[in-house]
Amino acid sequence: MVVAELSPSYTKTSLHSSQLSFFSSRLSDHRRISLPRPQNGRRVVCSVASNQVQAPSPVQTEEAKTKGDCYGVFCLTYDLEAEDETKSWKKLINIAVSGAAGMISNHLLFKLASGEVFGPDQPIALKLLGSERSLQALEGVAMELEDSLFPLLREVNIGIDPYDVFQDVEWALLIGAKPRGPGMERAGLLDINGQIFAEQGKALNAVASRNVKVMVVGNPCNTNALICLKNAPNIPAKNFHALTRLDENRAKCQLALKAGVFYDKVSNVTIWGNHSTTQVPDFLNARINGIPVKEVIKDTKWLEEEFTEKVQNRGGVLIKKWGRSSAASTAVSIVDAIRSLVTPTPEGDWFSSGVYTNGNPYGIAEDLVFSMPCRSKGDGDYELVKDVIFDDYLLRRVTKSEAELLAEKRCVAHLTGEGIAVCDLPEDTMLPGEV
Ligand SMILES: NC(=O)C1=CN([C@@H]2O[C@H](COP(=O)(O)OP(=O)(O)OC[C@H]3O[C@@H](n4cnc5c(N)ncnc54)[C@H](OP(=O)(O)O)[C@@H]3O)[C@@H](O)[C@H]2O)C=CC1
Ligand SMILES: O=C([O-])CC(=O)C(=O)O
Repeated sequence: MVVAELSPSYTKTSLHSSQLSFFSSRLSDHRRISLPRPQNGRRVVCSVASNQVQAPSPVQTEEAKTKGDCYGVFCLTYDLEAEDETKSWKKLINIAVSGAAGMISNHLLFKLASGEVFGPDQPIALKLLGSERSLQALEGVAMELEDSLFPLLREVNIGIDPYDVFQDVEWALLIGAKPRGPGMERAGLLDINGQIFAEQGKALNAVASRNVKVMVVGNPCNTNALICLKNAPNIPAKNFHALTRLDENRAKCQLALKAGVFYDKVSNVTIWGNHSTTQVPDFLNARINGIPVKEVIKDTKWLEEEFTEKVQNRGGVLIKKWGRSSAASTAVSIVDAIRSLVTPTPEGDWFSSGVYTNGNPYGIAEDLVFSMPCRSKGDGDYELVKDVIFDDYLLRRVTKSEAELLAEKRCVAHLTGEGIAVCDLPEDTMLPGEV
């Protein structure tokens, strides 16, 4: 792993008592803060009594000074007295984020570190994957993470080799991908990005936790996720997701607007298929205040045309306004997608995720990454929802997205180990941001 060269002020950075008071004010419901043992066998502990903090002396050991894979303040370790042990903190989890210097990550990383994703008792280590071109920017990201004083953020590592960065990770959030440039064929984009995800799949297979959960965001995310999982045969294919939660959130917002209700009243929204303009926002099974959408919004023409196209093209319209693609709302939807896997799905509801079709109950072609309705017990795993209905309209639309994904799959056969690629992509194949 490439280690950032730190200025003396970084290597000397220590946690001062004022910072520890800040920790205590952010964690006022914890009288005792004890952070679990990082991999090097040492840990940080701060004792908190009646809002007063007795800071243990920071110990910058030889081991810490030479730790090759940590950043700045995160290289510091503290000696822990045996009696300081507490069971109030969960075991540290390792989270890798690729494209970590990009726009989406710039929102996401701070949400992860704040505790809003994995919970206020879950310390995390962030492993940031970049490239030669982004190494300086990655240092900037790490500096901002340092300056944010997040009590739950125990380690930050930056690197450009996925075989280093993905070591033992329990979550891999794969965001980095080349954006489609002017004049670039979609087949070219599939190939360039597919190679990134093939390499990252191999690296996950070699060094990640055997039960790592992988969330692919970089586009074209469904086919990138398929490539990734095909290159990681020792990791369950079920653990791979392509992000379609942003599309679900967009659909909920449009239905709420039309029905004149706040969006918390909209549930059971499925996005079927590809994260592209063929995606199908399902209004047949969706509900508003628990009532089928079609009984609340009686304008079927609006649902089939305006609503569907609005959701399919939302990313592109936003790019025209902003001059860049959705970053903040994508980060929010990544948080939603992870939380849906680590917290139990509310009774009767479900969420959308692009997952591997292996024995799916809907008759969708097997061996694709296809967005479908899922439920979770909150253990990181999911089950597909069986009680959904199809009508001719929904079936036709789902079949179109399935055809597009089958064509994308043929186009990347050289990257999935399935022979020679044949690219016969449908002409209207587009990412949401390409309208
Ligand atoms: N699924 C979804 O719902 C959504 C997906 N997206 C997709 O997410 C991805 C990231 O978006 P965003 O963070 O806004 O993008 P940015 O352009 O801000 O960052 C993307 C990062 O990708 C990395 N990258 C990897 N390979 C290449 C390459 N060959 N050329 C250029 N950059 C590369 C770069 O980092 P480095 O140099 O460190 O590798 C860069 O920082 C895009 O693919 C986008 O289309 C966006 C919105 C929604
Ligand atoms: O095409 C893009 O990069 C943006 C995108 O996926 C979206 O906004 O849904």
